[in-house]
Amino acid sequence: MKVVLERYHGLSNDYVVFDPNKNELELTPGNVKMICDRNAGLGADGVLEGPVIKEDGIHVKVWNPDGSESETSGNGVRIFAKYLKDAGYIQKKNFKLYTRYGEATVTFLNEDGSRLRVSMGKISFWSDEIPVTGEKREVINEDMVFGRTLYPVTCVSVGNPHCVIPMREISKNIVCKIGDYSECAKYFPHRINTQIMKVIDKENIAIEIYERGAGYTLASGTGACAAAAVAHKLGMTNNKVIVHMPGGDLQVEVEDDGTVFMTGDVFYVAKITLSSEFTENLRSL
Ligand SMILES: N[C@H](CCC[C@H](N)C(=O)O)C(=O)O
Repeated sequence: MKVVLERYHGLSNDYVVFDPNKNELELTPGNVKMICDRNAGLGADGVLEGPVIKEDGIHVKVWNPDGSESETSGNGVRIFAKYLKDAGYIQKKNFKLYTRYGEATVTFLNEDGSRLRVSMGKISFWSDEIPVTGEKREVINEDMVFGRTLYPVTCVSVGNPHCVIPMREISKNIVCKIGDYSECAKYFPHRINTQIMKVIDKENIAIEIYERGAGYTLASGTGACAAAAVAHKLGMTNNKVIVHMPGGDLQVEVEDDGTVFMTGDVFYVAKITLSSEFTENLRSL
């Protein structure tokens, strides 16, 4: 059994594309973890499984490296859209792509599809839609304890759940220390993606990211959308900002109705054929 994967990254948030139309292997949480393992496998921040063509259109499944499934992924949607173009599934400039959360609208901004603008749908601050425990409310600037420290936390759904903590100074160490506690904290029935955010000015923010099911990553599309939405909601920025991340920048716009758009690049790295030994290993997981 031959397994071929396509490696891409979006601002160094790296994914492998598994096309079930070209591979017999059945993906499971166990073999996704092995594929994403940075020592014993290929290493990746996730696996994008698709295209699955349904009546309503093209679907993609987003796997985290811990074997869990995410409702959506911002860098993942941009990467997968470029794969669809590279593999000849899509020729149009605009099209809709479906994740478990719902519909993302994609527009290619250049010939090779490496620069894209994507509508990720509508964000929500409502606790029952994120979800966050407690009575139904918008989760804005609430005191939450992660570890033994109290933080002012705003939570938002971008289809997947996020918490955002504004800070004067941000770093990898700080977000990993918080993320170790916040990811599985009692407030979050579906766990949570964590972003700490420094507001630079009305049009620029910087974030550090600790992803649900992945840990520290160099960029996150939905994380950037979440942070931009929170900064605007708290009156700290305009509705259109550049989100600066260690892996690169995304432009994010939050419309009045809550629809969020992100614009940024993706990069095709390699086609990878797995060895027969590694493939046999995967089949048993
Ligand atoms: N780990 C995330 C999904 C990927 C998010 C990030 N890579 C992005 O680009 O949006 C979650 O479980 O919600």
